[in-house]
Amino acid sequence: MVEPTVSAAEQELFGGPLRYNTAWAEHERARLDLTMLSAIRAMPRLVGGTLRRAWAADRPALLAVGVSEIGQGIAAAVTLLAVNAVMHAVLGDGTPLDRLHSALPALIAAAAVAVVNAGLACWSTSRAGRLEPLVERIATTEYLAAAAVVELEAIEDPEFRRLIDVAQYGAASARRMISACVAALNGIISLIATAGVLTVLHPALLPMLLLIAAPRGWGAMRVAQERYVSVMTWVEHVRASRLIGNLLTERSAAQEVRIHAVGPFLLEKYRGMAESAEAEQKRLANGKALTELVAAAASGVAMACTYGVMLWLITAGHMSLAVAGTAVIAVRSGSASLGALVMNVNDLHEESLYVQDHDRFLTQAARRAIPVSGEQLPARVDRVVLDKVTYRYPDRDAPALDGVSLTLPMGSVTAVVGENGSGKSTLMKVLAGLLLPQSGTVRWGEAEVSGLDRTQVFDRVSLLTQDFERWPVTAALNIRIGRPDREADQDDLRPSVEYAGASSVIAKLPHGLRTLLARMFRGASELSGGEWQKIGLARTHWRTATCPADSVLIVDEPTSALDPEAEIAAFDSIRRLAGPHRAVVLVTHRMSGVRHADTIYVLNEGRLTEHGSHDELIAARGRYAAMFRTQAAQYAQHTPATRLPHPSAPPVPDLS
Ligand SMILES: Nc1ncnc2c1ncn2[C@@H]1O[C@H](COP(=O)(O)OP(=O)(O)OP(=O)(O)O)[C@@H](O)[C@H]1O
Repeated sequence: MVEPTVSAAEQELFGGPLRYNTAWAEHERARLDLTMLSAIRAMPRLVGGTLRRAWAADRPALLAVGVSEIGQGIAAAVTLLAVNAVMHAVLGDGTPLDRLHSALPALIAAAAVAVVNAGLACWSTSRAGRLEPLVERIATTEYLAAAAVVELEAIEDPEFRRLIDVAQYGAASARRMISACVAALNGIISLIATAGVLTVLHPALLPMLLLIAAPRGWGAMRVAQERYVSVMTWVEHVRASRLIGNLLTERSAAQEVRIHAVGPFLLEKYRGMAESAEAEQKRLANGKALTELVAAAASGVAMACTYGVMLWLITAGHMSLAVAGTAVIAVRSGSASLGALVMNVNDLHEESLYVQDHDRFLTQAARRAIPVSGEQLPARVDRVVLDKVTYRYPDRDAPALDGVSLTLPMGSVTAVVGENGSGKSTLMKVLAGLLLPQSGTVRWGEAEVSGLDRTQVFDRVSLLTQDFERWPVTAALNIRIGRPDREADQDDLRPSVEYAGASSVIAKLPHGLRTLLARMFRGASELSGGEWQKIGLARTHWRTATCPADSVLIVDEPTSALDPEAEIAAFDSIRRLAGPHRAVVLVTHRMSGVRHADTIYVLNEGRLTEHGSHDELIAARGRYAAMFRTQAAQYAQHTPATRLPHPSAPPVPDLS
């Protein structure tokens, strides 16, 4: 396989080819070539998987399809036998009228069989059509359910992400496998019928029939494999092109697309990437045409040999003219149905490659899933303790957290401050149980998180991050989704709305809490960043208010979109959430918000370098004191009485 050229657009936007390299593709193709036979051997398992899904989805429909396809196969055999009888009658002795007379019963039988066949085909089509969406739904649900419960670490692992990407094709393939299975079953039964009739007519005809079909089988298989390797190699490229396309239409990018003229720029890159994808399509089409030409030529030679053998059999007196007539029809219909069968099996094979990815994803996702069992977490734990916790991201050399120890007593407010990239968010993920440390322990009371039922840990954690999800649902559900399994009406949510200071936000909405907050839908409303933050705070309140056991509230940069007054109010509100059975952890750059915390920890390059109260840390004159002084000075500078310092002018290019 020739390495496709990297378009200038791809190079410029992504720094290189967004394709799995040919080494991967070669390996994959070698594996595919080697396993052409093993693919066929694996087929029963994959077909079995699809049938299992179909069986689970609609048993009567599956049985109906099976019965009607077997019926159609039998009809094909009866038709051929009727043709044979007609041939014998027509080529036999007697006047033309006598011969037509004796052919009449067989002709009537053939017509009746054709009517039954049409009825069976209709029945099969309707039942298969009913099964297909059900199977796709089951496969999609399996895929989504598995993806939703894997460890966060797996979601951030690029290899696993790729598997998530490729496995998404599996559900549609599982759907298509139903019709491919039906067609293959139909083909097999018709072929058995034709082969039986042919063997009765003359034993030499069956191997000839196989010779005619073999090259087409080879060709179809090869084309399918080329296509599969191409899809797998280009999967990231396709995703990137889609991403660029989406950027041009998305609301979030709309302003820069227009003002910075990013639109024409990206459009040109989109065109460049599309052109390189088209070149790949052209290469595939050429390869397909060549393979099909070779297969058709070989099949034609086999067909010529078959007719040659039949001619010889007739001239040598080994075959009557009537039999030869039936044989010609049988060979033609047999080779057509064998050709169709080869295509169907090939479709099955191609779809099964994608279903295999889907199954591989399910297996790996199950291996990387958050364990569902474990020790029970007691309702009262008194404190949560991190002890010498170290965490390193798989693609990084340096640990993001290095020997971090801290204690969060219930009823306390703890702040974690540190510069960008110091490890604050990672620490919160470890604390929430989303990441498990490579060394050290996280304990809820005496129980270690790694041995606990993690769903119970998650149940005790409330999370409010700066990029919290803005769910495209109603305002009420945006709050209730903090604990979605808990039913709540508007009155139940009212305290959370009031607590977050969101009453005025809700009052402005056309349908109050029932207003849909998703601009992409007609009649929906949108909120400003600060208003959304209040909704997020209300959600957090709802979650904490509905947890009677000891819990931890993690607040990560909660006030970035708030104006100074709202920021002070928000910090106050968050502090009020601390209670005897709740520990609050606050991560923020805004030093004004942390000074009232019981304990402040300073994180630097993954290590805790200082801790104490605000006054203790100021007195210690360390990193915290320096950060605090810098921010205090910035606040002072930004008072209206002070003028902003004039930045030095940037160099201006000479346009002359
Ligand atoms: N998913 C990830 N994969 C690899 N490295 C990561 C990942 N997330 C964070 N890092 C790295 O880990 C280190 C700590 O990141 P983290 O996000 O915890 O810092 P932070 O203190 O929250 O930063 P900020 O204040 O900018 O949000 C950084 O060097 C960052 O580049």
